[in-house]
Amino acid sequence: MADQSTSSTSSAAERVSLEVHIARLREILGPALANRRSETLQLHPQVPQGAHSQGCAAGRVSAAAVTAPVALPGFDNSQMDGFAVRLTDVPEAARPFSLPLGGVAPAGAAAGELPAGQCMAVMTGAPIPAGAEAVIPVEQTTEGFAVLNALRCGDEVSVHFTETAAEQVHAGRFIRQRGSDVAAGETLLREQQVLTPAALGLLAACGISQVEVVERVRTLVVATGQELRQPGDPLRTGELYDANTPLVAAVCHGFGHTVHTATVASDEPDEFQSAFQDLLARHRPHLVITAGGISAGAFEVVRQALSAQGVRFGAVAQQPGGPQGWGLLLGSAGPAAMVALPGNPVSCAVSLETLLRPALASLDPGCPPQRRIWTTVGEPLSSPAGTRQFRRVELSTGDDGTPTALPVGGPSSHLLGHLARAQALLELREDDTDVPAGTRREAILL
Ligand SMILES: Nc1nc2c(c(=O)[nH]1)N[C@H]1C(S)=C(S)[C@@H](COP(=O)(O)OP(=O)(O)OC[C@H]3O[C@@H](n4cnc5c(N)ncnc54)[C@H](O)[C@@H]3O)O[C@H]1N2
Ligand code: MOO
Repeated sequence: MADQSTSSTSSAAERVSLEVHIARLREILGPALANRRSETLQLHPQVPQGAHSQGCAAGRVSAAAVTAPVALPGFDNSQMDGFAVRLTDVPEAARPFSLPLGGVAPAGAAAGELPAGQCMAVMTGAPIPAGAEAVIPVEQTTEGFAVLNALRCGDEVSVHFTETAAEQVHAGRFIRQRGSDVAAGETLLREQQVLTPAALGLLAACGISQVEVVERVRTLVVATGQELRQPGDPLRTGELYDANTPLVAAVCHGFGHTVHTATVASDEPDEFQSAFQDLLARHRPHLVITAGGISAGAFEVVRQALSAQGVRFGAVAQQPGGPQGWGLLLGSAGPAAMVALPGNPVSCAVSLETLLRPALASLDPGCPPQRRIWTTVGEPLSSPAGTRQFRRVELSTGDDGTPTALPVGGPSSHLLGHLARAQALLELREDDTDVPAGTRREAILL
């Protein structure tokens, strides 16, 4: 058990900036995230209606580069519904002209050769007949595709082109060339690239049905404190329902993680340690997030149990979310990053946004980064010197288009109702002691 008399977290001298703490988190997350395997997923698994697919590749991160097995487009094809022509059959001057209709280039099959001195109807996406050098859109003819009916009746028909057709035609006009999008052998996807909808579409267009992705980060969320109870349990004085487990789990789902949760409602370090080791063995997490039990009280179970395992505890110059713990747990399943968050629910939520998200997003392309906007502070605010304070705010659109940030309640870290109403966290800087209304400051969108 760690010596509690030496473990105060909040003296100004010990407090580090957010940036220093984010760097610490990166140091522990680096080896833990590198400890992930790769897995092969279908781009778009066919699942029975209503069933939830675990295996969808959307949003996942590639584990290996993928090169194009084919060119895109795979053949020269028409960009317009119109008529394929040879340039020698088109007058050089801008004047109307006619060409006998040699046929219709079929979709989904080779078009054959365009006879010299004729034109051939082509639809968008259909292969260009051999010998054709340009496509004239149907709008630049006088009868349009009505001529196709006559052709079907076996009549000999000509297509009458307007003078604009002659004026605008040139080699390659409205022909989408083979390989003009992607050349065969070109890199479609780099390693460590997010599978966006467009990336999935591109792989599918190249005939690829599955992709190798990095395993999701497996995160274990553990709420601590003997006062915690679960919904349905009756509450005795001093007890409360566990808000942190669902809150932290939801944020981690948003990070793209697979999440396991547990509540260890004990302030007895040995009991906590034993339950904690069982959870590690059962879930083999890459990341462990605990909530509570880390500040300066007499019963700080996480601090007491994990200090001996190399987890460090300190304070970040932010509010809420000052006390923080971090370390690398070295188990038989490989290194796991340990992040010990303060127990107050708002402190927990703020720490996830201001510290853990930036650290994760810098290492894992699958983790969405912080979203920041500029706002105008809507009313005068004060904040402690030397501390970066995050205030819960609602946003309304200001006259100049910049959102106005209006505080929802005060800065205290137990005000979860206010956090749930807020749309953003307004960032007050370390030297922002008195902030007049109208000041422009950044806010993190929730
Ligand atoms: N003497 C000092 N006291 C405190 C300091 C300090 O520096 N010196 N820091 C304060 C700050 S800031 C914070 S934040 C908290 C952090 O405390 P802990 O991480 O040890 O968290 P707990 O004491 O376990 O809990 C704090 C608070 O949150 C409630 N809680 C905890 N878990 C949950 C949960 N899962 N769901 C809902 N509510 C939860 C808990 O009941 C407490 O009310 O320490 C300050 N004190
Ligand atoms: O840092 Mo604590 O999170 O202010 O309440």
